[in-house]
Amino acid sequence: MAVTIEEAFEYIYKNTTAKSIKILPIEQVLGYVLAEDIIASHNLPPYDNSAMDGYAVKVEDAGKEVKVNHTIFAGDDSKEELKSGFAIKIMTGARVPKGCETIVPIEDAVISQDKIKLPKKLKPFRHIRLCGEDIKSATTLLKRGQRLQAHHITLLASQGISHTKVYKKPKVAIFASGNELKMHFENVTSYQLYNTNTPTFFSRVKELGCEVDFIGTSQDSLKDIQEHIKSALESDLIITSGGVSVGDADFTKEAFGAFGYEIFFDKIDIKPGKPTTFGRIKDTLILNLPGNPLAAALNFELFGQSIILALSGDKAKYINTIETKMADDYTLKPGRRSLIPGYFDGIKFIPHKKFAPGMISPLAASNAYIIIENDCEILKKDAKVKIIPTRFSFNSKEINDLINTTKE
Ligand SMILES: Nc1nc2c(c(=O)[nH]1)N[C@H]1C(S)=C(S)[C@@H](COP(=O)(O)OP(=O)(O)OC[C@H]3O[C@@H](n4cnc5c(N)ncnc54)[C@H](O)[C@@H]3O)O[C@H]1N2
Ligand code: MOO
Repeated sequence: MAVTIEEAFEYIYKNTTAKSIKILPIEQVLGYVLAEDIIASHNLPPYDNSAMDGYAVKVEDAGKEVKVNHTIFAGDDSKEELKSGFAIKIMTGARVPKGCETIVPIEDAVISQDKIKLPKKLKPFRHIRLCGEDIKSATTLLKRGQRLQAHHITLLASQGISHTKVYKKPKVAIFASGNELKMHFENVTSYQLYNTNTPTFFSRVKELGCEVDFIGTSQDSLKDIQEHIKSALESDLIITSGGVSVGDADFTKEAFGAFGYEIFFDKIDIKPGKPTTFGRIKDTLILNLPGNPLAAALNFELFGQSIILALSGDKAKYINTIETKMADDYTLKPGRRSLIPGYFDGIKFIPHKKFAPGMISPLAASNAYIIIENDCEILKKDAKVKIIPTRFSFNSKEINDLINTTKE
């Protein structure tokens, strides 16, 4: 019995957990998922400082001419104290002197030799960046399960954190099966074609932050598929393509069976991708995708990516959608829930004109896809539609409804 998309996700989330942790220097943590909370130990700014090149003055001196008796630069440990009737020249980022009430930017003061004339109105705390106004010591800066991107590394560096705990990257092994397949570095004859699925998954899995073993191409025989499985079993996840249908040369599931394959589901109510199979052998998860390249790639986006997100320890492990509008009417035959690739131009979603499960060209021309409910016959021009991007991951901490219907 085929499972629904929702049931398939339930099996994935129930059986997939984050891997063990390691400690890395922050120059190497980009793309890893944090395995500890980060608490601020430093205020930022660490001291009250000037936001302008200007003059530190007293508010009561507004409209007066005052004497400039000192200059403070950023990085100075000045002990100077400001008194009324005086101004201290100060540079952006310099610690404000004791007694300073406000800063007057250079361009607002009338300068004459060692004196300046101050504006008629002065407000306290103008152009002063207060200690801790950006980050207060003891606040939680980042939580465990946060995938680290450049601006998170900014936070780590601001606290003088040199090393941090992260989850190990998921280890993913990939191979395809098919007697007709050759690798791109081999010669093909007239009855053969290049294996495009393995390089596709290799690249996509890398983009998703995994370590990948490129195991290659297996012949359609139990023996050869089992050889490939043996080479892949130390991984966290094995992704295969091909050999999952009902043909006389479809041995994939049988080959895995010899290693004690516990199958969670072996069919999904989805088009394309019905034969998609998920299970595990001991601690290694297995995703068998169909051979048809577009079917395999779209099902990888939905299910492969979800397994990888859950394996990686990312708190935002649920695929999320972006709401946009249909560029034109789109009609389809009711039946199974369908995956439709297309292009989101920033304003509208344009379904790819011609695509079929065995094609590859719609993939590179698309940057998103939609899932349409089985009874949906038309999505009208300008109808709201939830797209799932493929060029970047858009995830959330809560599970989302990914399916589009005609009903508003
Ligand atoms: N009688 C039935 N036949 C088929 C059914 C069915 O329900 N009943 N399902 C069809 C569907 S849907 C799919 S999808 C395919 C899945 O079949 P397999 O997973 O066994 O895939 P293969 O037969 O090995 O290959 C299908 C197709 O894709 C090409 N292919 C395979 N691997 C690659 C690769 N790595 N790179 C490029 N192209 C690849 C292969 O040459 C075939 O043309 O079964 C249908 N049949
Ligand atoms: O379901 Mo198949 O996966 O149409 O190509």
